[in-house]
Amino acid sequence: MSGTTRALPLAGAVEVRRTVAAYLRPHRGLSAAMVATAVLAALAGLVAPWAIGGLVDGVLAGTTPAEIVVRTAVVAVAGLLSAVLTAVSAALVAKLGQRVLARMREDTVSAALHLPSAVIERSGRGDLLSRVGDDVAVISQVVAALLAPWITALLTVALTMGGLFALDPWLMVAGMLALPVYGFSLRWYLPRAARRYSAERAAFADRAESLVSALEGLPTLRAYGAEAEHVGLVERSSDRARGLSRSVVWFSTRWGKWMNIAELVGLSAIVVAGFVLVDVGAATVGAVTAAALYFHRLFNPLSLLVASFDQVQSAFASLQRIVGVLGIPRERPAGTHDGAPAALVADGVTYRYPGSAEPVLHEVSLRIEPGETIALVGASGAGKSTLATLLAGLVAPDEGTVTFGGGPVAGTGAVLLVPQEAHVFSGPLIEDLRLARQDATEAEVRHALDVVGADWIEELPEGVHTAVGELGHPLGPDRVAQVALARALLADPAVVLLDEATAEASSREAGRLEDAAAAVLRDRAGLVVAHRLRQAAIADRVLVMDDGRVVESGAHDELLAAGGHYARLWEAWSTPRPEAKLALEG
Ligand SMILES: Nc1ncnc2c1ncn2[C@@H]1O[C@H](COP(=O)(O)OP(=O)(O)OP(=O)(O)O)[C@@H](O)[C@H]1O
Repeated sequence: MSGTTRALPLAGAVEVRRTVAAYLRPHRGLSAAMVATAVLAALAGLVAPWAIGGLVDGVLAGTTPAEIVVRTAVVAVAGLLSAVLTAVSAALVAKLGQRVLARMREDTVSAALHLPSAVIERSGRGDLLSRVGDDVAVISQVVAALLAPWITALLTVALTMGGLFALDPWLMVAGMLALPVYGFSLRWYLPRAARRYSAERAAFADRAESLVSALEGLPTLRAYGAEAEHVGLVERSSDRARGLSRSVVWFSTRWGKWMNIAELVGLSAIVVAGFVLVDVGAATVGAVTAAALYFHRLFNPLSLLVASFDQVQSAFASLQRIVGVLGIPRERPAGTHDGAPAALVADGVTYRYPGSAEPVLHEVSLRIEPGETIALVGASGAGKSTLATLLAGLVAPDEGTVTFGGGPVAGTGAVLLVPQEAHVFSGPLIEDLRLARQDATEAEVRHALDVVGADWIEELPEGVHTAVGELGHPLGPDRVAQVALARALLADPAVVLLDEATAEASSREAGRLEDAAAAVLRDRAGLVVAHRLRQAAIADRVLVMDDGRVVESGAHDELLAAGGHYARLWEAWSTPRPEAKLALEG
């Protein structure tokens, strides 16, 4: 299955920066306070080595005990101040990070829920699940554990280098001898790391995809006795993900070794250069002590930056994947189209289900004009439901086009499919209806239910607020169909496609549901996949499908007179069957 999928887009570094900046913009005050405290904390951290250097010089020059006490007090106060400011800045970073992350997480889930179905169809659900699940988790962990230490570490490194330069440029130059070692290790690491981390992420996505498809396709796998084969597939993708994770850990361990070497080189260079400078009288022992302490101060932040570089890079890769999802244009909810009357046109549409040998639709062309109602009829398996799915833009054709007003259907919100098997979600009935339009008032929801004849809501213990679905008040198939039709009314699309919305109905309820369908079709274009040919008789036009092709098209009377496929279907349908007779007599 993953062989036919195409990954969702990845955002570039510039797009990621722009998106993060946009998320930070509403928190300008908090961001400024966080940067100010972090800078002050790093500056306070510079005081202690400088004071200790002064102390060394003082002791060598035979200073007074009082001065030693004062300098020691300065070291203690600066240390305390630095600790307090670091804690405050970490708290501010955590607050800012969590706020931004919470917003981003909400937006990612919302973007995922509004992705055009054709995009999900192409990419497979595993990629999307891994982005809203794994990637958001990776970023949350990094924000919680590393964002504050990283900001402190970056500022500490920058300001300490400044302090080192102020003390003695030559000592800074000596310390910088460590840079080629850092540079070498980064040059070795970076190109390899990016590849490894993205391979690891992709393996996670693949594992999620194989697992989800195995669970979703369980009935099919059981039917064909192919469980073991699919378990093998899941095992192979898990093995690949595990193997890649292990090699990533081994790889970052090898890199860690170079950090210790770089520290050794830098500190040794400062000590040797300091010795020479003191010897020629160009520096004091105190200045060299302070420089060595400054350089030593870099160890922790540098090793933190290095040790967690992989996690931050991995979080950046996740951020690229999430911003990639945020950047996909959303599918506009049905009913939010611009409202200009336009035709829904299928032109030469051919479609084959993934893995099927033969197409189920062959060069189907049709046109639904504004306000026109078309009935689509044909034997079971003729391709009616498949055609409806393509007309709704939920699946892209292999050949040919489906357009609304000359443009693509997916993402316009102009065409709504009421599927054969409507679903009622667990929760208050009113919330289920508001899936169609979030801002629908209770009066509008009640009106929509009233129009589709759902008078049974009055019997529910809490009316439209009653919890329905699997965990609440159960609704039979006829009622579920009414809810689906009421949702369509609320969504108010330009074109509604009703896929046998009345097929579930018991005969007693059939008339009522047909009236409900007629109410949904009023004042808009529509296509009804009609099992009950009574609906075909009142449609403006009837299209007859046979074996994936449209074989007849015309008004009910014309097609009856023509004596072809439709006439035969009508004959079969309108001849009362024994069981229908019994039901009528009963
Ligand atoms: N997900 C799928 N994967 C593979 N083949 C499918 C899938 N769904 C439907 N088909 C096949 O495509 C063909 C057309 O099916 P479709 O459901 O579109 O027909 P239909 O005319 O709507 O039938 P019915 O009136 O029984 O609902 C059938 O042969 C069916 O077996």
